[in-house]
Amino acid sequence: MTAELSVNLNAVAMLRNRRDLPWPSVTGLGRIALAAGAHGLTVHPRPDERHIRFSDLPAIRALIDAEFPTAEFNIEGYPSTEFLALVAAAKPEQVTLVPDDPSQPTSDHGWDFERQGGFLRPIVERLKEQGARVSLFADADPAAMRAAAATGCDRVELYTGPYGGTYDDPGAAGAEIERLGATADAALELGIGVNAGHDLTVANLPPLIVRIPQLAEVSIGHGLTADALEYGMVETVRRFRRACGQSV
Ligand SMILES: CC(=O)[C@@H](O)[C@H](O)COP(=O)(O)O
Ligand SMILES: NCC(=O)COP(=O)(O)O
Repeated sequence: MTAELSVNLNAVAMLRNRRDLPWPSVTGLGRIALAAGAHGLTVHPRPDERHIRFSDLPAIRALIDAEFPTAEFNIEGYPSTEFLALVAAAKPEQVTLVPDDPSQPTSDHGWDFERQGGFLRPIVERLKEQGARVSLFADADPAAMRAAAATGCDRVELYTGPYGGTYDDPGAAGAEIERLGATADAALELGIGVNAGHDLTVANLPPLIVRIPQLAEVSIGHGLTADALEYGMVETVRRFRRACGQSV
């Protein structure tokens, strides 16, 4: 009962973009994450490059190829012409298609497979021909999994935002887990693998994995970056105090 962890670097990129300086380094933090045992790195480039820049993609590809050849690169996003060209160049091991509108602050829903399946099917086929595993962002809806399977996807990524939003309401969390679990059951029954992501944390992951023991991968950015700041703050303040000439 273990899921692979893919570290999403969008939040690191957003911090970097506050200045015209190269830190925090997206590839540098990616290297630390992979050296610590993460299975892969996830990025979600958006058309305005407000966090991940298009130029980050070849740099992450080169990092994985040179130093972590068994790691996986997962690129998420809406399959626009521009996105598909980025993916063709970066050759990720996994592509996760997300129905994002460029004006959305973050991803907040999965595909409508009944309505958008015809649009997705040839794109899924093309990406698979390029050698990528294809995952589709999906709401917790067991009845939608048959239409998801008809697209030819390898996996779905369950959108866990509503579950993450129940962090202060254990009763509501139970209902969300059950919906996610039933959707995973339906997907697995149809031969589709199951990933999950959005607002996952150290606290809410374990019960999810108990309900979905076959969960293949979770991609985590916001909560993981928040923890990295919190748990790295003590040593960092010490380093800066030393730089101030204090003996620590
Ligand atoms: C699909 C998904 O849930 C993530 O890719 C999420 O959109 C991360 O991107 P941001 O952290 O930039 O919102
Ligand atoms: N696919 C979800 C993802 O990559 C990270 O989402 P979040 O942890 O930043 O909410």
